Amino acid sequence: MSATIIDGKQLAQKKGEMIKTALERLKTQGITPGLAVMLVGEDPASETYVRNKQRACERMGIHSRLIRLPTTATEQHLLDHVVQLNEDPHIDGILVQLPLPVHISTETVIRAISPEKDVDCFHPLNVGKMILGETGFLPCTPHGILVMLKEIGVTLSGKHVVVVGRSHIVGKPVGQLLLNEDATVTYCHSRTENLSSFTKQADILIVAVGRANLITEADVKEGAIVIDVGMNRVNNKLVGDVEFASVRDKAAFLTPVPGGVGPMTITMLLENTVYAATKARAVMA
Ligand SMILES: Nc1nc2c(c(=O)[nH]1)N[C@@H](CN(C=O)c1ccc(C(=O)N[C@@H](CCC(=O)O)C(=O)O)cc1)CN2
Ligand SMILES: [Mg+2]
Repeated sequence: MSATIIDGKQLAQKKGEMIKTALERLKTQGITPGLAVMLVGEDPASETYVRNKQRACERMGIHSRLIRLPTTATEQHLLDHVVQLNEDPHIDGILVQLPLPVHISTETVIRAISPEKDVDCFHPLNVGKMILGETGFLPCTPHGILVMLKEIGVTLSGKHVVVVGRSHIVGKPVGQLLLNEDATVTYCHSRTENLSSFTKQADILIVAVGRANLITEADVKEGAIVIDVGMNRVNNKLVGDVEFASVRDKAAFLTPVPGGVGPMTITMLLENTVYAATKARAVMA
């Protein structure tokens, strides 16, 4: 079998068109959504992601504001900015690019963001609502994965999803989102013994660990759907957590790196920003 490659770039563009329509509706009410991005330090990968978020906003006509702070910035300095942004009527969404320098508490900063402006869906209130299946923000990368799975037409109810990785950004929330879709979810992580015995059971395998080529064809069931969230630089080349060449011969569907889940993350962020602006400012028909 040769897997169908799920083109995240193309799907992100298609979703982008729908977001544009929502933005045009807001424009007729004189509303331009605003997104504030905070970047602390000079991590090159974070610089790229933040630049891409800003460019995506520009393309869409979303107002974006970048707040750059040096690595030496204090937690209080960051919190002062968050408080200002919480009160700024032109800003609908606030995100703090992660990771933060080690001397700053990520938890403290995220809790300071107004839940109504938390477009990353990292605030405990929004995480709780997401787990309960209540209407509200959905976390960007997990939501992007869900959109990809729906796009290929897979029935999620009753499927065995194995998530490898338990990060707050991807692993934990993606499992919860899929549980809400009635999938049977197994979480694996760095302490899991005999990882392969779990991954081989997966109808849908989601790998978000950050270890190049962790998953090879021997770890995958014939005909599985494999979603690779990994992003690793090996010899100056970006590769995922899944050994693409071997797994593509075994899986039914496979996401590439780059060009898979990554582009969906930014599109779902734009969707959350439009959602925040609509909720805060739009007059509903
Ligand atoms: N506040 C947040 N911090 C981080 C998040 C997040 O969702 N919110 N996720 C990641 C980084 N990230 C977005 O911030 C992100 C990572 C990768 C991509 C992407 O499009 N990747 C491309 C490749 C880009 C490259 O060449 O390096 C792809 O996969 O095709 C988008 C967003 C951690 N921090
Ligand atoms: Mg920290």
